[in-house]
Amino acid sequence: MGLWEAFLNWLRSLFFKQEMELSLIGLQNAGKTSLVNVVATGGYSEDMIPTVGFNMRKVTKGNVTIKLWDLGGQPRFRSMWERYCRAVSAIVYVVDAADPDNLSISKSELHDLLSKPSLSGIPLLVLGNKIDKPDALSKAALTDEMGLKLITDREVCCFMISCKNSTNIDSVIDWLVKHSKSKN
Ligand SMILES: Nc1nc2c(ncn2[C@@H]2O[C@H](COP(=O)(O)OP(=O)(O)OP(=O)(O)O)[C@@H](O)[C@H]2O)c(=O)[nH]1
Ligand SMILES: [Mg+2]
Repeated sequence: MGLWEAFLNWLRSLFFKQEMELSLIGLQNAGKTSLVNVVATGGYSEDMIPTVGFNMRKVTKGNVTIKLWDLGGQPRFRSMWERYCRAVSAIVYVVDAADPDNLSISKSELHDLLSKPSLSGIPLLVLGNKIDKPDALSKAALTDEMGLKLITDREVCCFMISCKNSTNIDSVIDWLVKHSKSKN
């Protein structure tokens, strides 16, 4: 980036605040609340309480304010996922990449959600979490197991991350910021 372009970007950032709203979806224990914590403060804890219903959190990154809906992943909360995805700029779907027993249910919940007409076209970011664990899947295997190639009606992106070690969290934030919208 040239000096002049960098200067213009800086000037733009002073006047044009960006904002975005997104929903964090995925089965219980996938690491959604851990991701919110690591994005917001960099903090990580093994001792997490399962999310009951949902939590809303606002995080500011540069000139972008991100409103995050962190939803509970237990079966009794899944029927409300769609409602919290309707108005968002992106759906972030978190998968435990080191838990092969839950992959097929995670896949079917994802494809179920995306089949809702109210959510058509909303960009999807799939995050394979817990890659610090030795038995975690590769990105290619996760893409395959989750049937991500079958999703052709929207933008789909996938990153492998670890909330525990903060691996690839910067790529996640970059992707989110790129998908924010101008406020004015
Ligand atoms: N090894 C490892 N464990 C993780 C990672 N991210 C989260 N965990 C652990 O996974 C467990 C569940 O994390 P949560 O963030 O509560 O999961 P959740 O998706 O919010 O779960 P619900 O709120 O029930 O839907 C916790 O014990 C976390 O410490 C990671 O990157 N690596
Ligand atoms: Mg949670």
